[in-house]
Amino acid sequence: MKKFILKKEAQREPAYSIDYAALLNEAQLQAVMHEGGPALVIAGAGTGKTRTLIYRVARLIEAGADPSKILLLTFTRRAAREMLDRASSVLDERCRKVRGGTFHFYCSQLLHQYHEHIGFPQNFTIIDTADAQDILQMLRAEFRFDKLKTRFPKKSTLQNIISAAINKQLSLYEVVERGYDQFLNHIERIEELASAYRQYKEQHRVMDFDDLLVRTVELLQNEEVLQLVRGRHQYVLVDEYQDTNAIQAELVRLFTPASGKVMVVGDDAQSIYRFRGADHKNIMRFPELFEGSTRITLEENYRSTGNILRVANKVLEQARDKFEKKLFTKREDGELPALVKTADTREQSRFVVQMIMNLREQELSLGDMAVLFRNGRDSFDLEIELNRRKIPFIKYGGQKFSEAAHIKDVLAHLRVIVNPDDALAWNRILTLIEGIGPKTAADLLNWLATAGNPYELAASGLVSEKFKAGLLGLSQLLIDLKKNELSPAEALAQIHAYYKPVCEKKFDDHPKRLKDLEAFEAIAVNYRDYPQLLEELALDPIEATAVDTLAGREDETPLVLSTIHSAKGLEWAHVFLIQCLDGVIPSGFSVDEPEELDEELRLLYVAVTRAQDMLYISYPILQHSNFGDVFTKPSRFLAEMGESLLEPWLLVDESELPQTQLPEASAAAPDTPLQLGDGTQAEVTEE
Ligand SMILES: Nc1ncnc2c1ncn2[C@@H]1O[C@H](COP(=O)(O)OP(=O)(O)OP(=O)(O)O)[C@@H](O)[C@H]1O
Repeated sequence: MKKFILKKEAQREPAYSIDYAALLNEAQLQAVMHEGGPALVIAGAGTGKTRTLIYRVARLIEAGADPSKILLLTFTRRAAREMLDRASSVLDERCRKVRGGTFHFYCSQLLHQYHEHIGFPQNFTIIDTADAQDILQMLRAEFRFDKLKTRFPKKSTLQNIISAAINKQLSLYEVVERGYDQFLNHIERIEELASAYRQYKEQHRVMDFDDLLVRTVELLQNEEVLQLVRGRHQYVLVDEYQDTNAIQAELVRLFTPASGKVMVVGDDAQSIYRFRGADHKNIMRFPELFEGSTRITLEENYRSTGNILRVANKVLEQARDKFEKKLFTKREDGELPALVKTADTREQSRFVVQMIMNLREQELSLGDMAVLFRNGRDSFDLEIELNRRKIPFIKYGGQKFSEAAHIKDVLAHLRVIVNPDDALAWNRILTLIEGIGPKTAADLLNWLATAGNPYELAASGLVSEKFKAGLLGLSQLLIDLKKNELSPAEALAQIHAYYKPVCEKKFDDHPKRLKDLEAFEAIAVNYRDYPQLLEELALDPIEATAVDTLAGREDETPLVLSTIHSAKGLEWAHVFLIQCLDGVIPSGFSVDEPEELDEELRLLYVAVTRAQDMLYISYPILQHSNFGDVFTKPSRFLAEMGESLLEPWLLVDESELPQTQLPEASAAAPDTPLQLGDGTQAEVTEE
């Protein structure tokens, strides 16, 4: 046999259509062009982390990478979608073929695909935190732990303990000892319950969020599957690496191809998910996990004015445990961020609303502004004021749409179609029927476990006159849903019609809830089939107040109200940070623990660094509560910020001013005092 030696082809420099060097700074360019093995990009806030990832995706594709072999892991699916949209607009449609999503989403896809290796059926369903708590509650009662003489942890505590053990890779004993030592006497019972919970999930073919990660690590212990999975990745990119935990770090290691082409990007100072088991030191352990990794640091901030950055740096300076970064900007100093002391929460809301209206008068759109706060409840008063003024807003971080009882009721009907073993969903829909209580539901569940066709409920022989019509109605609905090849939107319309009378009986505010269901049908048009709808809603829940917007009802881009956690990665020209109080940020629970205090500082840092042009920090000095009025204290983190960093604003009520001092027109000059008028327009005047 003759041998013919094929010569190695000379490596040609790809001809790029994008002028990367002109669009990126030196460090960003280094990251985008990086060709070698593992790379860690440490990025400060607003230094173009997202931009770097977008251009890296485009650059890899331009250089010939197969887009479907690029894995982009992000913190939310929205983030992945937005990045790939932007990559497509700077390059072309090929960028949409990139595999993008969260760890949970990607793991779920792998588990469905390779389900037989972990002993689950392909159609397993995902349960959310509330479902997990319900199962624990049920088991707690089954074991009669609710009847003990000494207090046993509640369902939410049990769920927290079990989840913390998994995410922090500790034993249940260690978690209880460190955070819940009042329950140490019950440790054996807690262990028993955790094990029953595991069995329950296997038996009923459901997985909780933690299972998705843990089971994938387990799955990838199979060498054959590991090679197949690695083989589908030419490049692995991970955003927000500071919010990963040890299991996710292990997943990144398992996903990385033999070439070692993995790049993780993150900012240790923006690590704000400790309560979920994220470990901000994970990012610093990257070089240990990936030998010979390159480190690139992004320090030039493009987002904020010099004065905003100064406040951000002052916040970070106070953190005990941090990695040094020198953030700088070439932007001008801009105005000094405002420190606005208000008489009470009411006045704070009036200030924010009037200032927003004032800015809008100056041609700024509502979409350029955001109001941020520590907890979802901190904005309730403001929401009332915004509604009163008919200012459209969208709120991130409140209750999720798919977590509301009526939406869960509706979805449970689809869950039993996708996974007939999902006992929790069965229990939910059965007990919606008048006349069926827990006892009958339990009997029906027993029958269901061995039923030939679980949707033929009449065959159970458990049909009493009391609920016969209801049960047969449900049976007919399920048979129709199963038989007809309906789209998710059509299926929801059918369930809606069936559920309407139930909803009217069950909830006083049924008109609002039924409207939600209509909006839900409009959103469901975007989903392919039932499993996809259920999976995506579980993994990427829609924000409750986003529903109207998603259903296409708003004309103007709404104002964003957001918890700081949900504002991660976003930016606005003007940012209001309200309720900046001690006990709120830092939260009252964290003041005794230095590690927790650091986390609160990082949270404040995230809030401050969302602002591009102007930041307003406000706090009420008086708070009304059920127990009477209480004097408050501003956040301790503000104590070190003098007037050279934050400019105090004085609010003066228009009604208290003599007529002669009323300004003729509103002035844009931001100076003291700000007058609160009747709300039609705020007026900022110079002294
Ligand atoms: N090289 C650059 N030239 C001009 N503008 C840039 C450059 N890099 C980033 N920017 C701009 O700076 C802003 C912040 O960038 P980006 O959102 O990518 O930062 P980030 O690091 O992801 O921020 P954070 O982590 O704080 O959310 C954006 O408006 C972006 O367009």
